[in-house]
Order: sequence, then C-alpha cells, then structure tokens
Amino acid sequence: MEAGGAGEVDHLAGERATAQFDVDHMKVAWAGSRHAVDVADRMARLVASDPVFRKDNRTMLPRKELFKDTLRKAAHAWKRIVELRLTEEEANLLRLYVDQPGYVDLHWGMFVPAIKGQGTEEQQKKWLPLAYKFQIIGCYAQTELGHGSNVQGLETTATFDPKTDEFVMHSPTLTSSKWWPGGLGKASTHAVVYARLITEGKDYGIHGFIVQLRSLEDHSPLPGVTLGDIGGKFGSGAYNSMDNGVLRFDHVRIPRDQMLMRLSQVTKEGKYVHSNVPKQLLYGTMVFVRQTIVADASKALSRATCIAVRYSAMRKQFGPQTGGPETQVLNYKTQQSRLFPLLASAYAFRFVGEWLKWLYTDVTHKLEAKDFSTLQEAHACTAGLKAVTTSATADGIEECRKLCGGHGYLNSSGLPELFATYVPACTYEGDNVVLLLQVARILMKTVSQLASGKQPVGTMAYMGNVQYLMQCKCGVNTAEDWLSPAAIREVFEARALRMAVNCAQNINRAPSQEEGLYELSPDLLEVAVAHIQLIIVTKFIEKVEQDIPGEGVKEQLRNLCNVYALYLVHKHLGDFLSTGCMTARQGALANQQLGKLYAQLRPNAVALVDAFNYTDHYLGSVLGRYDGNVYPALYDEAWKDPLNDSPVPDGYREHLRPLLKQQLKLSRL
Ligand SMILES: CCCCCCCC/C=C\CCCCCCCCC/C=C/C(=O)SCCNC(=O)CCNC(=O)[C@H](O)C(C)(C)COP(=O)(O)OP(=O)(O)OC[C@H]1O[C@@H](n2cnc3c(N)ncnc32)[C@H](O)[C@@H]1OP(=O)(O)O
Ligand SMILES: Cc1cc2nc3c(=O)[nH]c(=O)nc-3n(C[C@H](O)[C@H](O)[C@H](O)COP(=O)(O)OP(=O)(O)OC[C@H]3O[C@@H](n4cnc5c(N)ncnc54)[C@H](O)[C@@H]3O)c2cc1C
Repeated sequence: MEAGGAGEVDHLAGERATAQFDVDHMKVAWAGSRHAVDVADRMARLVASDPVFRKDNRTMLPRKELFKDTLRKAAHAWKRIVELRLTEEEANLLRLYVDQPGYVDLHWGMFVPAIKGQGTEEQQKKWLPLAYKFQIIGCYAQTELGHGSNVQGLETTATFDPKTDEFVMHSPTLTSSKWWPGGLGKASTHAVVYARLITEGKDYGIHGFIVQLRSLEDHSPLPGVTLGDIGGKFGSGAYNSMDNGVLRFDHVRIPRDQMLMRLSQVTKEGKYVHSNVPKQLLYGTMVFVRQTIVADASKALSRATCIAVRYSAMRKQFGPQTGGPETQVLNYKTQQSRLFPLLASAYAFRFVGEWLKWLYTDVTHKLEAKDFSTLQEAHACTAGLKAVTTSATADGIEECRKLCGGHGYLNSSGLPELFATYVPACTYEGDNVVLLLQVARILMKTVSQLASGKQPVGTMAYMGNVQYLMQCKCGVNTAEDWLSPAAIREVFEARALRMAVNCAQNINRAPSQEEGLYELSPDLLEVAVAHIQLIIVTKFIEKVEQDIPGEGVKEQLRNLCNVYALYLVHKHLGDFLSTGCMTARQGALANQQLGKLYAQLRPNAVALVDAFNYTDHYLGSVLGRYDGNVYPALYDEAWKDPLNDSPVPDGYREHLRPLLKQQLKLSRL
C-alpha cells in the first residue's frame, strides 16, 4: 500500500516534492471523475487487504494449483460481491484488482454480451438471469484449430432437423475442433458456439448457438461432447491461470430456440429468415470487447511505466567524474527518451479509450434505433485502436523490463508476468495485422469515393480536406513552433491522407483491385497505423483543450500530449519526409523540442505515475513499490523461492555428489 504508516520511510519523497502539479487532481483527470477515483480506491484496498487475493507466489505455482487458486479467487470475489452488494461498477473494479485471468472474464466479458447482443428478448429473459446468478457459466467458442482470423472459414456445423425441431451440432473434421476459448477447458457449463447453419440442405454461414456442455449436477461433459484444456502457455503464472479449451461435438442435439435469433431465425418448418439488419452485427461481441481492450491497454502500460519510473528514480549507477553521489538512472537522457514516451502513451491510450467508450455507446444507441450508418466507423475505430494500442503496450512493457536492468528480469519485478499475460492481446480478439488490414480497406474505399464528392464523416472527416492536405506545407520554423496543436494536427492529417492516397494510386495501377490489395498489404498496414495514430493524437489534443481543474494539471497533460505526438514524428520521420509533409530541418526541430519536453517532465515523473493510484498489491512488483525501498524487498523476496527451502538442494545426492566425488578421485590419480 501507499507509504504513510508508522515507521515507513518514503525513499521517493524527494521526487514527490519536485512535482509541479496537484497529484490529487491528476488522479481525477486519469480516472475520469472524483467518484471513479473513490470507487477504484475502495475496491483496490478491499482486494489488497484480503489474504485470499494474495498473488506474490503465483509464478511459483504448478499449473494445477494455479488453476485451483483462480477458481478459489473467482468464487471468493463473487462471495464478496454478493455479501457487500457491490454495484456492477464496483464488481468490475474488484475483478480488475484481483488481477488473475479466469473464466469470469469470458463469462461477463463475452458470453453475457453475446446473448445480450444477438439473443431475442425472450432468449435474454431465459438465459441472462441464470448467467447473472452464476447458475450457469458461459464462454465464447468461436475459434477452431484450423481457423481463427477467417471467421467465415469455420467448419463446425449446426444442421436443423425439422422432425425433432432441433439443431445437430457436429465437428466434422479435426480442424473444426473449437480451440482456444477461455473458460471452456474446465470451468464452463455452457458456450455460445459459432457454427455454420444448415437447413433445407443449404449452408447459411456462421451463426451463434447456446449449447450446454457440462452436467449441472456433477460438471461432467454431456454425451457427445469432448472437452479439455489445450495446454500450458507462454510464461510463468500469467495466462496459465486460464483454462483455454478444446471442444468437439459428435452429433449433439440442442432445441431450435437455442439458436441466437435476433439477427436471423429458422422456423420450425426449417425456413431461414434474415432480419433486415447488416450481417456484420454477428461480430458485435468482438467489437464490444475490442473497445474494452483499448481501455485495458492504458492500464497495462501505466502499470509497467509506474514500475520503471519509480525504480529508475531510486536506482543509481556511475557518477560525476569529480566524485560525489552516483546518478539516478532516471537522469540519463537515454533512459528518459526510452521511458517518457511510454508514460505519455499510457496517458494517450487512457484518453482515447475513454473516447472510444463514448463512441461505442453512441453507435449502440443508433443501432437500437435501426440506424446502421456508423457501423463502419465503429468497426474501423475499435479494430484499429485495438491493434495499435496493444502492439505499443506489449512492446512498451518489454522496454520497461529492459529499463529496469537485470532486476527487471526477476519475476519479483512483476514485469515478466505482466508481459506474458499481456502479449496475447496482440492476437486475441483479432490478430493485429488482420485488424489493421480491415482499417486500411475502409480507408482505400473512402479515398476511392472522394472523387465522387462523397464527404467522409467521423474520424475520416479530415480526408474530405484533400485539396488542402495534399499540398500544404508545414509552417514550423523554430523548435517552439512544434508546441502548436494546430501544427501537430496538420502534419498528422497530411501524413495519413497522403499515405492513403499514394497507396490507393498504387493499387489502381495493379492488374486488379484484389491483386493490388495483396501486393501492397505491407504499405496498407502503415497507412492504417498513420490513420489510427492521428486519431490518438487528436483525441489527446481535444482532451487537453477541455476544462481541467487542479493546479498545473492541464500543463502536465499538454506536455505529455506533445511528448506523445513529437515522439511519433521522430519515430516515423520517414513517413513524414517521404510524403513531403515536413522538411528534414523541421524533423530535427521536432526532436530538439522533444528533448526540452523530457527535461520539463523529469521533475514530475514520479508524481505522474503516482496519479495512477495503484496499490503495491495491484502493481505486484518489488521494483515499483510506492516507498521506493527496493533493495530489502528484493533480498527478502529471493528467500521465498522454493529452491531456497533447504541450503542443500534436492538432487545433490543423486547428481552433484557423485560428480564431485568422481572429479576428486580423478584429480588424485
Ligand atoms: C469476479 C467478479 C467479476 C465481475 C464482473 C466482470 C466483468 C468483466 C467485464 C468485461 C471484461 C472484458 C474482458 C474480456 C476478456 C478478453 C479476453 C480475450 C479473450 C479472447 C477472445 C477471442 O479472441 S474471441 C475470437 C476473436 N476472433 C476474431 O477477432 C476474429 C477476427 N476476424 C474477424 O473479425 C473477421 O473474420 C474479419 C473482420 C477479419 C473478416 O470478416 P469477413 O466476414 O470475412 O468480412 P470481410 O469480407 O473482410 O468484410 C465484409 C464487410 O464487413 C465489414 N466488417 C467486418 N467486420 C466487421 C465488424 N466487426 N463490424 C462491422 N463491420 C465489419 C467489413 O468492413 C466489410 O465491409 P464492406 O467492405 O463490405 O463495406
Ligand atoms: C490467450 C488467447 C485467448 C483466446 N481466447 C479466445 C476465446 O475466448 N474465444 C475464441 O473463440 N477464441 C479465442 N482465442 C483465439 C483468437 O481469437 C485467435 O487466435 C485470433 O483471432 C487469431 O487467429 P489465428 O490464431 O487463426 O491466427 P492466424 O490467422 O492463423 O494468424 C497467423 C499469422 O497469419 C497472419 N495472417 C492471417 N490472415 C492474414 C491475412 N488475411 N493477411 C495477412 N496476414 C494474415 C497473421 O497476421 C499471423 O501473423 C484466443 C487466443 C489467445 C491467444
């Protein structure tokens, strides 16, 4: 927990004293409201003070014990939620702070939303109360051994039998085995299963079905259902707490009314009826989860940067040639140029995540009113932001590990497990490359419609300004000129549009559109990234333009926003130069300004990570401790490793002793 208790010494007090802003108000800006800070604080402390939620030994547990520990934590969390009558907001935060992937994530995060989004009112009335009370546990079974990205390529079949008014669920091939769904392996009693609907001899493509998998009496798999866990995954602890599973059906029958029928129906005579809605609504659960993943990216990256900033402030190496105290590694310019852009990215992802949540809610209301006009915008933004933020976060966590030197490689730093748990976010809910190609296709379509005078809307509205953006010249003359939000916005818009137009022209030169899209797919990825980075930068600028209370808070956020934008300019300078958006001199000025911003950020760095308001329990890192008292903690932690249970290790008698004795004999010869 935070420092302040009797006898505790705050080794980072000096760092905290140099902050030039009101940390308490920054906590509000980060969390979204005073209420959000208070609820998060209460839930974090509730979890941290409960011994069942202990996690410091997690990376040392064998898989079976780890899984049992996950079951215990989930059951205990549920007990506390019920006993304390927690609200949905409080319950979600409790889950977040328990910080152990498990079946509940999929139950609440995908099974329930799939029924809400794709079930009829009647189906919702039947299934949701059961799920809400945990009388059933559900998962989301879409991916198969042979196909994940290509949803249309799934092979599981659901064939309607009008004689019995049932669907027959079947896995016709090995590759049709469901493979990966979280919670499926050991915990779920039910699943929303995605399968090809076949009726009257015709294949109508992929649809969702609610299928019971296990007995509600003794949890054994039902007849015709083969179930299991798919095996250990990357890293210690980490995502191994989750029972990602395999599932096969051998002609398993389910009642017709277990097909999710909001988007399309099958009558009892076997007639297929499609409601007058876009078929992509079938993908609605993925869109919902992609949006939550963007919000989670800022949490993971802020955790990693909190650890790396605090540790870098207490760690000292080398010193002035004239003697005197050693230098805090945070004072090295190289450390700052690697770490501060990540800190700025954590804030950027937080604010774009907040905006994406608003967009998602807005689109959902429109869909309820049968207005489908913003569906494409929702798909492009959720897919693109999910891809860009998760890739940057995974890379950022690994960079934070390196920023902590050797100690960052210890499990007790928390960083290896954080990375191993986080990195599959680049793959699940849509492989990042596949998602970026979706965004790029939409951008190419938008470019092709510009000539016809169709005005792009939403986050693509800037493309309508094509005449100006294709020829504008960046007006920056001094390093300070880069502090203008208008200048930053314009170069990001010009870069994104010019890259998109160039790519569209190259595709048009190909023998066919399909061939062009295929040949130029590496360029298309970069087009999509440029567009999504523009969105993140724009939303950060818009955030900073709002009324933000608290002494110095707005100034710090403006600084972070400029760091984020200019760091991207520096990193992607090739894009900006090759599209003629700026000159090499202007690129050098951007880098010069970036250096000045790092210097301004330095005295505020520790306070900026304090504003995340994370407990030591949630951080789970001896290096990121609030009090900065790292060395005794590292030393104590080492002795907890089971390898240190005895001074002479197991295996000495069988393998070390004979070897040593043999060497001794040989040396005497
Ligand atoms: C203890 C107490 C507990 C308390 C409570 C806890 C509460 C918890 C709450 C929340 C927690 C949330 C946590 C969630 C946990 C996350 C864990 C992750 C688990 C992982 C799950 C998964 O991975 S599920 C499987 C995901 N799979 C994928 O993502 C597959 C990716 N592939 C696709 O999406 C599609 O195949 C693809 C889009 C690539 C192609 O589709 P296709 O049909 O072939 O379409 P295409 O021809 O390309 O396009 C046609 C047309 O459709 C448009 N389009 C495509 N997708 C969408 C879409 N999603 N929406 C709208 N439109 C779409 C596309 O643009 C084309 O348009 P046009 O060009 O025709 O206009
Ligand atoms: C930890 C974890 C949890 C998961 N949980 C669930 C779950 O709960 N439910 C569920 O249904 N699924 C789940 N999944 C599965 C996940 O959704 C898929 O793994 C994901 O969608 C990627 O699909 P894939 O595995 O088929 O990858 P592939 O598509 O086989 O990707 C392999 C490579 O091919 C490339 N590639 C593929 N298609 C293209 C293309 N068109 N153009 C260019 N390159 C391409 C990719 O970029 C990648 O480099 C989970 C996966 C993981 C890792």
